[in-house]
Amino acid sequence: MANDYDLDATELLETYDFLMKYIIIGEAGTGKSCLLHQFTHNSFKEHSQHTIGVEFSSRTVKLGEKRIKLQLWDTAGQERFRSVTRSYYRGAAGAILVYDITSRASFLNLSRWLADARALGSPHLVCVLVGNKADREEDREVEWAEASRWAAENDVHFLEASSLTGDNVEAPFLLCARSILLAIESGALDPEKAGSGVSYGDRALRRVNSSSRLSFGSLSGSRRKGTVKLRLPGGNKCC
Ligand SMILES: Nc1nc2c(ncn2[C@@H]2O[C@H](COP(=O)(O)OP(=O)(O)OP(=O)(O)O)[C@@H](O)[C@H]2O)c(=O)[nH]1
Repeated sequence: MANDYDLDATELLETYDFLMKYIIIGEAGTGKSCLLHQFTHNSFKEHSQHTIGVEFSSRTVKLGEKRIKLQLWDTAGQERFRSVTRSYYRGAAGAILVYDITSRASFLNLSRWLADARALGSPHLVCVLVGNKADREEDREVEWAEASRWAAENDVHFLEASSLTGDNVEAPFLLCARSILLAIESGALDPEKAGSGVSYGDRALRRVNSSSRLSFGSLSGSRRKGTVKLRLPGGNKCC
């Protein structure tokens, strides 16, 4: 499942500032594989089958001046794979927690998924809740406001997306990366610490070697008073 739609010369050389490990979790059938496929291939995955265990893919994104390689672990939602998939949670820096807005059951089980991710992932795990299948408004069983409340109570970011139309698909991945970068910048997360889920790429290391100090610079050109803003694709509902 290698990403090949936006490779450029620098990517072929694998130059990036940070490598971040993400897990994609949630109930079976919520659209995790389709979300990931839309993110890595820019197209809807037709006839998606249940994931067996885990599948790996990656994509390099740009946040301001930083190039970040995302290691993406798509996990099976089916209960019978739970012990296998949980072993991949270890040291994850980011978790994309997916439910289906047309399935109340997939929403009611979120606490369990989040608890597992927090227990096994990095101590600074950043979690983004995604209400997928937002294109199926007529079949909606979970209101945006209710999910937004749950996200606030559980200290996770939240947005709705559609893997089918591509709406808001990039946003959760970028939002997660931005939060992790902020944690690094503030000193709360040390990429050199084992289990952080983040490591320096060769691009960052080269900069360290040449200046003996890592500078994060501006992430988006709108950085004021210690806060960094990320411009996400238009129309994002997120908190
Ligand atoms: N309408 C609509 N259907 C979707 C969307 N995303 C996924 N689907 C459909 O939902 C079904 C399940 O999608 P998958 O991506 O395989 O689900 P999954 O969460 O990876 O499932 P497991 O691998 O079993 O955990 C498929 O029939 C998809 O076509 C979406 O955004 N909108």
